[in-house]
Amino acid sequence: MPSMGEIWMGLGTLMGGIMFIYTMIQQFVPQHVAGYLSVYVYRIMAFANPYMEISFDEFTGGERLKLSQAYTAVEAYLGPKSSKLAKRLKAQIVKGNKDLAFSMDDHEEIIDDFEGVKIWWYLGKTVPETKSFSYYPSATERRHLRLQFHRRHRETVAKSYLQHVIKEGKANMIENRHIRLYSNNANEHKKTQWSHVEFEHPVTFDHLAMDPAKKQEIIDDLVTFSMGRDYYQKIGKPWKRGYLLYGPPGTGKSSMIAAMAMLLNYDIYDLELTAVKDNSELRKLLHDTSNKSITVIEDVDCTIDLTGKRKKKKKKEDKDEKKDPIKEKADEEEEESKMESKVTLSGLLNVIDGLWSACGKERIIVFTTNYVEKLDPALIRTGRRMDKHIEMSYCCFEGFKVFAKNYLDLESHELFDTIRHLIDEVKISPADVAENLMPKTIKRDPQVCLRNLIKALEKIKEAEKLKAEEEKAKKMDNDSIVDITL
Ligand SMILES: Nc1ncnc2c1ncn2[C@@H]1O[C@H](COP(=O)(O)OP(=O)(O)OP(=O)(O)O)[C@@H](O)[C@H]1O
Ligand SMILES: [Mg+2]
Repeated sequence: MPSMGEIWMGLGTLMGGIMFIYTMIQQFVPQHVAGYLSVYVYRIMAFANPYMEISFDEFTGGERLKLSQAYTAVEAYLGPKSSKLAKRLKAQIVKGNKDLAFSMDDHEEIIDDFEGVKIWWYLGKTVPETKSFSYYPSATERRHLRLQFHRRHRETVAKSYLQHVIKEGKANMIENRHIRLYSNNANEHKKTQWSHVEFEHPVTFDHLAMDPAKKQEIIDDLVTFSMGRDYYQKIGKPWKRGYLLYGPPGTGKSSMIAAMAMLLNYDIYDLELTAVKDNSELRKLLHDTSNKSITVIEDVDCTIDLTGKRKKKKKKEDKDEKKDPIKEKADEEEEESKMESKVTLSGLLNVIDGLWSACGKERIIVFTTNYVEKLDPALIRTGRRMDKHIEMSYCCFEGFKVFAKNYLDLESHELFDTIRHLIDEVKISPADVAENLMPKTIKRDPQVCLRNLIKALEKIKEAEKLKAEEEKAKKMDNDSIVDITL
């Protein structure tokens, strides 16, 4: 079977010959005859080259380049074929696999066969000219995959073959999928865009220390959502779900998001709102997220001026009062730095509603906050934007048992009872339990770790007791003042 390159060479020679003869004839015939002849010459050339081609570019878009989904699917389809058929291969170590992964090298060609139709695939590369010299490969290299086929197979290729390629490619992608963590950063045009790293967080729901019934409820909710394609279609609702995770620091909100991504095999888009210039940039960013993803806005109460209007109003009211000019300037600067990102609450709500109702499937959005009471009710209204509110709380005994099993391989121990009594009495975050249970020596003596935790719990208990006494005393003082004034 000749390669497409060889076919092109043959066709090139043939067409070169036709053009040569045509140019020679042109010199001896009148101009109108030459014009008449040219029509036939081009018809013969089209007949002599019966091959058609379709290209898939690696990136689409202008300034804001996006990896083309079609290209990625085709690449995934060709992957296994390339390792069998290509003569020049690129080898890579893929995380999570012990074997090397092979793919077609640049400017290499392979031939595919579909229902008896021969299709030639070629991987091309273009490097835009730059004035500066660099030893490193250019970051602006653009690849394209081109398929060529005989025009009599146009229908088969356009209708059946390409569908088959995309379907198989997507299936291969799911099989070899690695979770990606995207974050939004400013590019050279000062516009924020997504960049990603491979997500290798080891946490799963098994590692999460929390009430087992609550944990199971969340897992069931997520799994039901991910399998709900037909259901969402039937009820005519966009296939999306919003979660609000709230609770004190160190109670596992971020860990829970990682566990969600690991459970569902979804990418994470960690949206830093303060880096987003305005609402229109926010809209673009959210439109650029992919299906099967979790978009996360951490500490939503701190990253967006939810009470902007009220603050401005207050400022006006304060104007009449005399203020220290230095302090006033400092306050203004602080206010301005906060306003650098012009993303507003209504902008955020519009984007969420707009994006989710208009496009995209299988998308989750998660907000986290330490202060749920600070959030505007419009943002967290259940049934609309935030379907499920999850409280992440202080560590309970069941949570401690998860740590004891994971950190110390312990399912029971004589000190468990002491810990049960203490942990039910005091407020300790799972992060602090984890820190205290962590072995501090290579010997990893469980007894020592449990005792460390008991010490920490007793210390907290003592501090809480002191605080309660102080508050009681303060209250008694206040009451006695009231009595005197009465
Ligand atoms: N419920 C939990 N189960 C298991 N580990 C936890 C849990 N909560 C906290 N941890 C441990 O504490 C560390 C910090 O937790 P994490 O960042 O998830 O807390 P957070 O609630 O997001 O805190 P913050 O409000 O400060 O963002 C984690 O790396 C993990 O080791
Ligand atoms: Mg967090």
